Amino acid sequence: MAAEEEDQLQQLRSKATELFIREEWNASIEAYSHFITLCTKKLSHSHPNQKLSRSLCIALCNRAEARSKLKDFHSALQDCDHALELDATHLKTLLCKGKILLCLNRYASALECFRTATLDGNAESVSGYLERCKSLELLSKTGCFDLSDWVSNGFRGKVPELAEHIGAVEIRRSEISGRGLFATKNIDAGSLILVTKAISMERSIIMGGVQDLSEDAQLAMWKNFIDKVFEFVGKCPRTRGLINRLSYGENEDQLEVPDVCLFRPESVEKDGEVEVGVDMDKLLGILDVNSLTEDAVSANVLRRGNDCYGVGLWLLPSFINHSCCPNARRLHVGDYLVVHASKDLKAGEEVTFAYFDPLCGLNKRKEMSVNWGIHCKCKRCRFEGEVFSKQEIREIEIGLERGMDGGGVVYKLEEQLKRLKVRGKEKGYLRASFWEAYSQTYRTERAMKRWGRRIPTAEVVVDSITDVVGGDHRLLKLLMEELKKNTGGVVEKDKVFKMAREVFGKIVKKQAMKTLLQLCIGD
Ligand SMILES: C[S@@+](CC[C@H](N)C(=O)[O-])C[C@H]1O[C@@H](n2cnc3c(N)ncnc32)[C@H](O)[C@@H]1O
Repeated sequence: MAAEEEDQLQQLRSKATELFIREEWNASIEAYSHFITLCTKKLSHSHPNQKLSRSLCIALCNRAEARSKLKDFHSALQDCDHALELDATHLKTLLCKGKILLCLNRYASALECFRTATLDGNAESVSGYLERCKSLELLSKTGCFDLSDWVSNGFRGKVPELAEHIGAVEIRRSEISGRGLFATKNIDAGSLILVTKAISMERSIIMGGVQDLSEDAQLAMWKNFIDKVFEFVGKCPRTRGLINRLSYGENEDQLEVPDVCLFRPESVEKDGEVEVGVDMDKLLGILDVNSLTEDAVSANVLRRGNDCYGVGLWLLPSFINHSCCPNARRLHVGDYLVVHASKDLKAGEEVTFAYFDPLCGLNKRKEMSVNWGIHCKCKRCRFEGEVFSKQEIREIEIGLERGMDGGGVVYKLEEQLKRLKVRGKEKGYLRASFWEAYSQTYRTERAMKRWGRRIPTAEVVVDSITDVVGGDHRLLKLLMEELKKNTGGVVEKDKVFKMAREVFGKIVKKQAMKTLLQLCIGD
């Protein structure tokens, strides 16, 4: 190599390394790219040159690291693979690749990478990663998450590391709308259905509730979120391909039904698959239809103090349709969304959660469903559509709106239920719709003195509402209050724990569940 060329390469390499050390990622990527191009050209025109080949390997490895800092994992992995073609045992590249694969929740591939890294006698420096991969892979397969320690410590410390997990579900055509997620086996209440990390999230700190977040702040948050998703999608063809399969709110019934396996982090699109682009308009439609917020009543944020409000996009949960009688709930743990059954599900049954509060009346639910652009035709909505057209029920609803005392509303409603011979689940639908009145009554001593003997007990009402909407934290709270009042008499502790499983899922052991109940439900 001419001395002049060597000088140029040397200078480029030093510049790139300096920028890399200063953590100026974009500039270092640019400098390394220049170096890599020159180096590659040189190597293709000269005899094998070990020194140059080694420099190229290091440059590719450093560019991979810089790219991964900018979350450009796809290109970073390509750099790692290129570097490993030059030196299959290059430790720094193996570690870099392994860490990227871990970030992408590709535990088995990461494990393979770290194992290769141990072959050159680096077992000690890699052992921590090996253990982490093994335990995450096991968690991902079994779904046996246990957040007991974190919960028992009052959510102090880092949010525990979760892993991607897809339970016994598949995507199928749904009678509700378009595609939906369906159980392939019986799933017990409380069992996990999905655990998955947001492809992007944006959070704001709020002092009170979400209502304290100004419209401007919400808009800014939404804009940042869209920018983040757009940037990420631009960098990652796999995510682009998966996002492209989500509904954008039109022609849902004609959209393809993807195989659930595509959403496993280890799955890579088949070779030769046409590269898809996502245009801004379609992406906005997709985000509008599928993004979830952390504040929904149907969701619980497992963290002490709800001082954070976030919006995010989770891919596979985007196939879950809404129902006013949901059978699943979602919890937010860090950037992970944990979906569990809130009722027992039969194989073949569609998994649904509530996009908005199911413990309110038909008209309120209709109002809220407009924001989601849906016109819900579930059994409950159809039944209530008929019942709410009856004069007697409308009068009770109007009474409640005008501030009639809760006990009076409950008494009148129960009388009408008897008169109209409403039974079973249908009774539960209406009680869920008038939940506010029931809850007010059971909680007020005066109301209970006046109406207590003439209305069903809180336990009976909680049972009948749970039967239709599944476990809910407000029902659980009322049940706990009844348990306290009756000092274990009527409401049994086991019943409270059963409902707690439906509300929070089986992610904590019994002792930690007590703490969780105190922190999230208790006063
Ligand atoms: C998050 S996606 C759910 C999956 C969607 N069905 C699909 O095929 O991709 C939300 C969209 O599903 C439809 N949807 C969900 N629940 C519904 C319901 N109860 N009634 C009518 N449409 C519903 C609406 O079009 C809504 O915009």
